[in-house]
Formats: sequence, structure tokens, C-alpha cells
Amino acid sequence: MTTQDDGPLLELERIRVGYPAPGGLHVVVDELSLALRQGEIGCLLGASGCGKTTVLRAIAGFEPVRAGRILLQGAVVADAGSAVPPERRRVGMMFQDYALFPHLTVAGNVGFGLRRLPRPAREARVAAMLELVGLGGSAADYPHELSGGQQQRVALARALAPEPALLLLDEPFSNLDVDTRGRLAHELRALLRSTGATALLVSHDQSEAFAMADRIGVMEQGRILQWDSAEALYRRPAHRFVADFIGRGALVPGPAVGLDAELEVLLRPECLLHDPEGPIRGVLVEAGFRGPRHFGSVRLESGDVVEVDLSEAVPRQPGTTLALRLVEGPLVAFPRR
Ligand SMILES: Nc1ncnc2c1ncn2[C@@H]1O[C@H](COP(=O)(O)OP(=O)(O)OP(=O)(O)O)[C@@H](O)[C@H]1O
Repeated sequence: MTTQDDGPLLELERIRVGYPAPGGLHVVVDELSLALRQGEIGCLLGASGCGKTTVLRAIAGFEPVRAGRILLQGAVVADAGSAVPPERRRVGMMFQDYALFPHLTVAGNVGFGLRRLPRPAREARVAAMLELVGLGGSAADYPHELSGGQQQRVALARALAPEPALLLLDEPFSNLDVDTRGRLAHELRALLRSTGATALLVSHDQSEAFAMADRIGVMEQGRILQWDSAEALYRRPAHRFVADFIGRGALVPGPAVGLDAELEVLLRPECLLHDPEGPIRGVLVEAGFRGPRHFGSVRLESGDVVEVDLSEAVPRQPGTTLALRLVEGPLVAFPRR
């Protein structure tokens, strides 16, 4: 998995992808750009139906690109006039339901894409992949004998076995329960890191995206609004939708907290502090402990309700009037609509 130069391993340049529809093309993804460097893990994050899977399918070569282009390791693999076939792209894909072959053993599944290798090399590679994902003892098992998490690891081993330049993962945790999801997100990240794989995954779950990815693209209706690190998305959302979608918080008119009337300010729970001397008043609507800190919904005098970290505030009875002040340092604000 090496590239010849330091350029991005994957580049999407303003791609448009759609599906044939009675009136013409139903455009699902438009003007979408992103770049991933060798060894980076990216994530497309967005609500159901925003076009995440369609982007993966276009990268894998299952859907044609109607405008823009896709480059892998510096070479164009798809544009409006041409497309390298999927099997020549060196792209591995792990599907949402894992798509394991039920009639093949674990070893058979992992070796499926290696049929052109001589048998000893194939067997060695399968064994190495199973060792990597911690399933060395399960080679002879069938998929139905495994847990969801183990099936996921078989699917991952199968996708990694042919040494793809790029790995695509469609909702890799969707079939797992909540506890397993959290654990496996960290496990999968560590695994991908250990192989140096470059990967792009799709998720509708922010905590998964944050746990897994170096770069996250927040999508809305077929576009990426911001392609950035998790921290930048949280601290410096470039778009109102991103501010709303990522993390907790509310956009309130500036005057609600003594600021400019032309602005709307993003108030995350850590932006307002309890301070008996503070100039901002609010009534506690409800409070709750979400370990290790206490949070409360506070109705400001403007009527806006914001979430506030109340760990330092006592008492925390609903109906209490609280004095608050803004945290020091810059806040995120947008021109008022
Ligand atoms: N094969 C297809 N033919 C026609 N329309 C399709 C096809 N596949 C997807 N679409 C449409 O494209 C849009 C985007 O679908 P896509 O599966 O890419 O979204 P998604 O963000 O991955 O959603 P989900 O999280 O639900 O899988 C949807 O409106 C969907 O109905």
C-alpha cells in the first residue's frame, strides 16, 4: 500500500453522481470534493438518504461519474467520459451487511479475492489476515457460527486480503448493538492504523465518526458542507448546518447573551458558565446528571433555551433563576438570518 509521491491517495473533484429517472438523471451527489492522504481514515457523516453510499459506489466503480473526476494514487479512475472497471481500481469494499458467503468457511471467505495467487501464498495470506483480526482459531467456522462482531472482522479481513490501495466501509457498525459498536470503533481504528490502510467510511453516527476518523465530511443533500478534523468541526463549524449537526448546542440571537443583534451565536454547554456576578439571567427548566458532569436546560430572558454545564452550580432545582456569563475566548457566530 504505497504511493509514488506525497499527493493525496484519493481525490474527488466536484463529482456528480445520479441514477436514471423517468425525466432524466436524478442527481444524488453534486459538486462533491474531498482528499485523503495515504494512511488517513476519512468518514462521510450525514443523515439517511444524503448520498453517502452513492459516493462509495462511485469510488468503487459501481456508479458512473457524470461530472468532475476521481483520482486514485494520482491517476484518474473516473470522469464524465471514462471509467476504470472496479476490479482494476485496487479498492476494497466492506458492505453494510458484510455480504459474507454463507456456504464458505471463514478461510474461504477471506481467500475469495485471492484465487489468482498460488495456493501456498493464498493460504499464508489468509492465515496472516485472520491472525491480524484475531480470528486465527476460526478459519474452519462458517459465518452463521460467529457473532456480529466476528463477522465484521471476517469481512474486514476479506476486504484487506488483496491489499487494496483504499478501503471503503459502508456503515461498518450498523449490525451491532450499541456497546459493541463503541468498542469495535476503537478496535477497527487500531487495526486500520496497524496496516497503514487508507480508508473511507460512511456513518450517520457522530460518535462513530469521531472515534474512527482523521477527517470527517458532514454531508447534506449530496454535498459535503465541511471536510475537516472532528475538533475543527466542533470548534469551528463553517456552516450553520454543521454547527447544528455536530455536538450539542443552540444558535441564539446575539442580544440573548448581550452580543451584537446582527449575529446568531452558537452556545454549546460549555459556553455559558454559572457565575453569581454574571450579567445573563436564565431559569432552569430541567437538570440531569450525565456522568461525570451535570447539565441543565436553561431558558434565557429572550425565551431561547440552551444547554449549560451546571456542575459548578448549586442548587439545581428546576425553576431556580441562575446568573450566568459567557466563557472567555472566541465564540462561533453566524450572520443573523
Ligand atoms: N440504485 C438506485 N436507484 C435509484 N435511486 C437510488 C439508488 N440508490 C440510491 N438511490 C437514491 O439516492 C439517494 C441517496 O441514497 P444513498 O444510499 O446514497 O444515501 P445514504 O446517505 O447512504 O443513505 P443510508 O444511510 O440510508 O444508506 C436516496 O434518495 C436514494 O433513494
